Amino acid sequence: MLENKTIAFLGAGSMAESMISGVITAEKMPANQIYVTNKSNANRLLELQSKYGVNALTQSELPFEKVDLFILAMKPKGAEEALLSIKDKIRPDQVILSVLAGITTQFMQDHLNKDQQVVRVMPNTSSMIQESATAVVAGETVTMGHVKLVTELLECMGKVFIIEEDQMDVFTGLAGSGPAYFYYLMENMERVGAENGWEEAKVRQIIAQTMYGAAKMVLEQGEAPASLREKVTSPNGTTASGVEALIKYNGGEAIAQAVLHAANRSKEISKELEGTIVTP
Ligand SMILES: NC(=O)C1=CN([C@@H]2O[C@H](COP(=O)(O)OP(=O)(O)OC[C@H]3O[C@@H](n4cnc5c(N)ncnc54)[C@H](OP(=O)(O)O)[C@@H]3O)[C@@H](O)[C@H]2O)C=CC1
Ligand SMILES: O=C(O)[C@@H]1CCC=N1
Repeated sequence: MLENKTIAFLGAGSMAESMISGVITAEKMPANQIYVTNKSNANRLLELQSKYGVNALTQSELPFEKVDLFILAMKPKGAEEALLSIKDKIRPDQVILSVLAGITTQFMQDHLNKDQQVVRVMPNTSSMIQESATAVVAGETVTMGHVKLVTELLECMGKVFIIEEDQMDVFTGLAGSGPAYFYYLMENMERVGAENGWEEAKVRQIIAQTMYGAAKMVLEQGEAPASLREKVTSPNGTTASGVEALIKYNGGEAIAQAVLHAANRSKEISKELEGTIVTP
């Protein structure tokens, strides 16, 4: 389905680049069917054009009529301006896909024409290497065909999970922001390596391979993390001592709070943009 489609990114930052990279690597559609535009940074557009072969241009140059799917990839606070700027240039059958944290399908619908095809998604930056965990929420009037098209596109970037919109804030806390927690964990493990004389590049490889192996075990063995953890933990051994320290320093709660705070921030962004700020 994708091979004859044309997509346009409105926004050319980290997330747009990760998604472009995923689609190009998947070779499901030619680069010349991908348009990318941003607010003002012309150098960034040239960079994406030369790296991926996509068409980089200003929004006024965008061939709106031939685009099947517009991808909103600016900061959430820019959503309203962006939606209003395209509203009168698009047909209701063209799909507007948003990756913006906190921007609800209702918000999109309210700023577009009635029956506009809208989809809210939450990828992460691992889209770059086709390993995102991406959520999809279908807008109220979106057709199954359009959901299928969006799913096909997002599968170029990793695994896709169709969810209900009331699950999106927590999904964002888990998977949209999730890579950052794992990077933070790795940063701190690297720090210990460095303090103990390890060369940065080497210790980074060791930690990444360890994390990759652990994630792959969960995915491939169908076993719960708690049970896999038990298998690493010998009585009175090194792991038991390490895990005890995690418990002593409230590691589990810190991780849970990271997810909850991110989820809450997602909810808060929605409220702020509706004009009513809620306190967490
Ligand atoms: N980064 C991540 O891990 C993830 C991000 N997201 C969501 O993706 C969105 C983008 O994040 P990220 O890529 O990190 O942000 P960046 O700041 O890296 O990029 C934002 C981009 O939006 C462009 N922009 C701003 N206003 C407009 C506009 N009106 N029309 C078109 N383009 C515009 C900017 O252009 P210029 O530089 O010219 O101003 C820039 O290219 C956010 O809403 C975020 O919630 C979702 C999942 C993960
Ligand atoms: O930090 C953010 O708000 C975005 C959304 C999820 C990941 N990055």
